[in-house]
Amino acid sequence: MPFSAPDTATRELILSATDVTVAYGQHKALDGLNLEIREGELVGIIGPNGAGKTSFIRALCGRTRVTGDLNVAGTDLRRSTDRRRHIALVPQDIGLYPHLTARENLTVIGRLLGLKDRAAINQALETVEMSQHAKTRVSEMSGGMKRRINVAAAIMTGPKLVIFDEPTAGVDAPARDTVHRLARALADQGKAVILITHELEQAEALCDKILVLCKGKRLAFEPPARLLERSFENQREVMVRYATPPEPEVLNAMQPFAFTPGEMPTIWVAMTNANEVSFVSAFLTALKGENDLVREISVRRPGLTALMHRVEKTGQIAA
Ligand SMILES: Nc1ncnc2c1ncn2[C@@H]1O[C@H](COP(=O)(O)OP(=O)(O)OP(=O)(O)O)[C@@H](O)[C@H]1O
Repeated sequence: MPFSAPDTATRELILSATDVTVAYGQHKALDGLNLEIREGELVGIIGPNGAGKTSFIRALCGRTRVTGDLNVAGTDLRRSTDRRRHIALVPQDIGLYPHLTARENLTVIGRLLGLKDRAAINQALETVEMSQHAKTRVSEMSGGMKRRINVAAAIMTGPKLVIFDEPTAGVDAPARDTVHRLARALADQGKAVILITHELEQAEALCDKILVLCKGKRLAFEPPARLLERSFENQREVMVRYATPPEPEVLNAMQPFAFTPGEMPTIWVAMTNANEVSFVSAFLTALKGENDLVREISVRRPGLTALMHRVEKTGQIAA
């Protein structure tokens, strides 16, 4: 049944984190995090390596010592003996028995979790749209189907908060899209959902809010459009692709335009506040006879990928 709450303020508060700190010795992996997530919200957590993303998930799952307050649906997580009722973690890897069917897998996992109710299995299969494949062996399933059953196994206890921990690492594109669609669908059904991902373009399109972490600190927590507006205002990203990596004289000509290396040696990226047409025209003029080397120039509004580069370089979201 689709979830429909009239506005954000009336939605139930699911996760409340107040001054949450995770320390390994003297080193604070997570440093005084404050956060609220409500039912129906899909929150993407992004940040450079070592930002504290995993430490936060470990804190939520009770796998590390934590100071501060962590509440899920009004339950103090530090005192709860039954986190699984409140929180589901969808792991990176498939944790299923390949020779068993979908239903057999969920039955075994349900028993391990102390679930006696078959209805929970049916409900989970229905939620991930796999009811018609209940009798299919996992070994005969596509990557996307296995991911769906993996999610079903995680949500059988009926948690209010579902965490996807980098579920798309090393996964092919269709399976990745399946996982992302499921994360969105669970939020649309009223769950609070956390997605830790390096798929920044997808996070931008899917998530209601983005939490940006860097060196254990919260840099931002807001809807992606607002975050990008605040970070880049009217800036544009200019991407140039050359036929071959630029020679020193081309690099010299590029210098006044502050290009930085892109994801391949042939790709270079610059940010500009100027009118983009003037920028591109001035750049091509500066290249003079080397113009022929340019295969492509594109101009776009900076997205979360550009934001992540900035955070990696400067530790900040605004220039
Ligand atoms: N068990 C540990 N003992 C000591 N330091 C740790 C431990 N686990 C993590 N750290 C440190 O805490 C910081 C945060 O690490 P964490 O794994 O939470 O970051 P992350 O954002 O998940 O990074 P990544 O994207 O690389 O997985 C890093 O500086 C890391 O080196």
